[in-house]
Amino acid sequence: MMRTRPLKVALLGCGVVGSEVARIMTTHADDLAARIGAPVELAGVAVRRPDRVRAGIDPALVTTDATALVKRGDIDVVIEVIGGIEPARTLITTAFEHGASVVSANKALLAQDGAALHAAAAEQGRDLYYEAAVAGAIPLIRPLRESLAGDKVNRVLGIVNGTTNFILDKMDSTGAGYQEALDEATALGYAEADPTADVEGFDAAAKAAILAGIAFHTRVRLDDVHREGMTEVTAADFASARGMGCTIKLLAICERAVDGASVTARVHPAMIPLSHPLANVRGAYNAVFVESDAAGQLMFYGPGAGGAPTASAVLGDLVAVCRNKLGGAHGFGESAYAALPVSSMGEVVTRYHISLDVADKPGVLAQVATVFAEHGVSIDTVRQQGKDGEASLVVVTHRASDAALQGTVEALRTLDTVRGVASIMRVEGE
Ligand SMILES: NC(=O)c1ccc[n+]([C@@H]2O[C@H](COP(=O)([O-])OP(=O)(O)OC[C@H]3O[C@@H](n4cnc5c(N)ncnc54)[C@H](O)[C@@H]3O)[C@@H](O)[C@H]2O)c1
Ligand SMILES: N[C@@H](CCO)C(=O)O
Ligand code: NA
Repeated sequence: MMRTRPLKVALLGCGVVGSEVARIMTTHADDLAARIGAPVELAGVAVRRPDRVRAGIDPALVTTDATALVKRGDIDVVIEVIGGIEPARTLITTAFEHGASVVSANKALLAQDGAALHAAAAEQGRDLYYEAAVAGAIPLIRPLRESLAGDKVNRVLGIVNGTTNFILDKMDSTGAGYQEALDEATALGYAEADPTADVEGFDAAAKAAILAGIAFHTRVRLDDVHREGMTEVTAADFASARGMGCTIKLLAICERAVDGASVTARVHPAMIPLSHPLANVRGAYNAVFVESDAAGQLMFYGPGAGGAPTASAVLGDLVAVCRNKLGGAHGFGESAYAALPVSSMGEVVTRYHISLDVADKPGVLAQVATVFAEHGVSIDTVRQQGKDGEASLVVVTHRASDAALQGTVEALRTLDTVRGVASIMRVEGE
């Protein structure tokens, strides 16, 4: 039976995501009420610029005082779509203290302070949901936390940043320049307020920390995630990748060690074969593979950024939190019982594509091969192209540890015949 007294929702932030949340709450009001069992009412909207006209939002609801809004005491659910660490963190904990559960899309905050926020929610008996924080519209947090709760996840690998996938896709498919593609991604509402978070891999690293924590039931901090952005990927790298039947994607990879005793989490650009499903993930779409003991391989695919897709995930959480509230239930909190150590990047094992500028004279190839052998890195293929006494040497290795590869590259740099290391790129998905 439908409860007539509405559940009250406070919206913090009315930008790309917040404005879409408000729109869908209005246009889908009847369906939301039927699915929840009570109407949901937008009771206040905290903004920074109150003079801006916001279609569909009653100006009487708009306030610049987010703190007063979350302290009102009659708010059932706070939706935080401001972003950043402060004031978002304090607003969320204040909301818990004043009776509200929270839905957030804020991966930066959850990766940094997720444990403390979960503890604050548990202490006050509130819910903290954040499906929108990872891979936009794609249901990923809930499948990991709930659907796969009976299985053992060993690996999570995928594209979790829409902006960088959009840029890399444009660079590869149209030859667009980096800046031009970034400007377009920003205009489309995909990029973070400071797009450095996207292109330098911070956003994907935050998502990797969240995913690894949930997948492996262990606490993974942002600092535990090895991070390399995509700003140094060049047209020449794409040409090399094409030569190998590959393309380049910014990947997030979270893995349980073979002995199960530790985990790793990393974000970096990587070559993947064109035949791999991730190679065909275009624009701001995301795709994530989850590998587990019993289920095997699962693939989650869909829009990873943008106002409406992200709002879809926020609204799903809103319905879940409201249902919990009406049913007197609570969602799951943090699950970190496994307490596995997070190993450093040096222990990660993968393949590498290394491009060297070398002198084109007898014995160079043998010299280079010896350095690889001395570091225990086995070579799969070598391709040499010479011009005017100089040559470019492309070496693809078999699987080796990152520590061994870094040692190899350091030693190569000391050779007189090696003029420079043009690029090092990991090769994944084979
Ligand atoms: N845009 C996306 O595709 C996307 C996808 C997933 C998650 N997210 C996350 O959602 C959140 C919001 O992203 P967005 O793209 O909507 O950003 P945005 O910059 O478009 O919107 C944020 C809004 O919050 C307002 N704001 C800032 N401080 C405020 C304060 N103290 N009180 C009230 N309002 C304040 C800003 O004026 C702005 O309008 C971020 O955490 C982001 O990481 C965004
Ligand atoms: N800036 C983020 C938004 C979605 O989390 C991205 O491009 O993926
Ligand atoms: Na999601």
